[in-house]
Amino acid sequence: MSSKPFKLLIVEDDEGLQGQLRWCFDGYELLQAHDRESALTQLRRHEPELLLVDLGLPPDPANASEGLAVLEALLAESPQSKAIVVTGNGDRENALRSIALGAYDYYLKPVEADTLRLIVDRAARLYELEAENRRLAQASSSPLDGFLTSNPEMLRVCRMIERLAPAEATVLLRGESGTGKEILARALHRLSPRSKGRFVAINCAAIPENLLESELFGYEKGAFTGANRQTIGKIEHADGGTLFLDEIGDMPLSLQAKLLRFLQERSVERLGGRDPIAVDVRVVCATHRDLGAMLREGGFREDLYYRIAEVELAIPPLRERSGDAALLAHALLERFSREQRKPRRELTPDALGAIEAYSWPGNVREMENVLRRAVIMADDRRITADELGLPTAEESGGEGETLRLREARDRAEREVVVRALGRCNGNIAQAAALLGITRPTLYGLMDKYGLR
Ligand SMILES: Nc1ncnc2c1ncn2[C@@H]1O[C@H](COP(=O)(O)OP(=O)(O)OP(=O)(O)O)[C@@H](O)[C@H]1O
Repeated sequence: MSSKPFKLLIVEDDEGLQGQLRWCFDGYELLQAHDRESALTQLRRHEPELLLVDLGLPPDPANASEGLAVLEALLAESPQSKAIVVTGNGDRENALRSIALGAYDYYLKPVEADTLRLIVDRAARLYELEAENRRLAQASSSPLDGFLTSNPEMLRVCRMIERLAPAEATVLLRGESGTGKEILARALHRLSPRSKGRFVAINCAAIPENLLESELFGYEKGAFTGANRQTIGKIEHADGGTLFLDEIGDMPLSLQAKLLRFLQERSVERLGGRDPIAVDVRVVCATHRDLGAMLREGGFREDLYYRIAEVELAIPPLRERSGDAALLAHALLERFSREQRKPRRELTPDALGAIEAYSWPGNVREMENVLRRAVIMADDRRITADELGLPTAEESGGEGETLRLREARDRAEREVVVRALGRCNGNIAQAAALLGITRPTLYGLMDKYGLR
């Protein structure tokens, strides 16, 4: 166990039993509560890792309903805590209901110190492993705040973002919808000297051509019918900050010319206005389109392209980021369980297999939608592939054929190691156990495939 003793909150209204329980848990820091209110107060004040909840609580100790409600309230506030319920012999049904609510285990009275101690020790060990998982996942996969990845290609993109942020260079982010282009654009802003200024985003594909011009450049009163008052455009609004032009590939040619003029002259003229207004913004653009092909076909101006893409970063789709799907699924599930104030959900092995095998055409946004819905809908703690609405791994089809044996073996070995690390949130001990190898062997493989 870790050097600091774990805190164990005992929720028990029977004083005799409280006293008896205290003797069982030498080495733990004990906290006591006798009803819902005192239990929640202790939980908020001390954040105990472990909970021991008697299901027979006032106002109706003969009935488990209050105990179950207390358990649910405690786990909603602290889903990572491990809860063990204690209940009367013969009350198996309520014990099982408490497991469905997210309790780690149950114990049927009469209390036998050694057995109960063993259950609590095991819960503590599991808590410790999960906490380490969370810590590792954060440390290894958050080079940028809130952006999760352990994929080497994506980590390279993150490092580029960190390096490019302080520079003034225009950056073009290219990738499929939902791959995280906007969060990366926000990171470029947040890590730049302009972070105190505004981050102003505009989606060029979502606004009709005639409105897009006035949205970007603003207008003077009377510039056109309905222009009742002077209005500042997005570009001016971003003065001192960053302007994010999403779906730049969808910008009409007429506006491309006007945007180019702004980038060359660093000033805008509002519609119906006479004087140019100097504006100091950094421009970041994104698109899911192949701008190279658009240049050849005349759909995008070459001179504008070179202005907006001083640096171009390709964001790989989720299906090409080995290990990321499982890693993101774990993190998103935890986030949505917390947001929905539900006990922490878990994915069954077939759900994880399905998540890894699915091609995620809508990328991380699609995964967010799938998991958010599953957390809302699932009755049980464990979420299956079926409840995610995904085809199982077998239904998604196998891999392509490879004929060179050594190459195929190496690729498969690397792939399996990456996936095991992803599945275990980077925890070496767990990944080694999952792979059925020792930790030194796993370290050796990680060196061999450059995965350290
Ligand atoms: N690596 C990641 N870690 C955590 N959340 C992510 C990650 N990538 C994307 N997301 C989340 O997925 C959603 C979609 O991301 P984002 O809007 O940045 O994608 P996009 O590429 O700009 O999509 P679009 O082109 O459709 O606008 C957001 O809610 C974002 O927070």
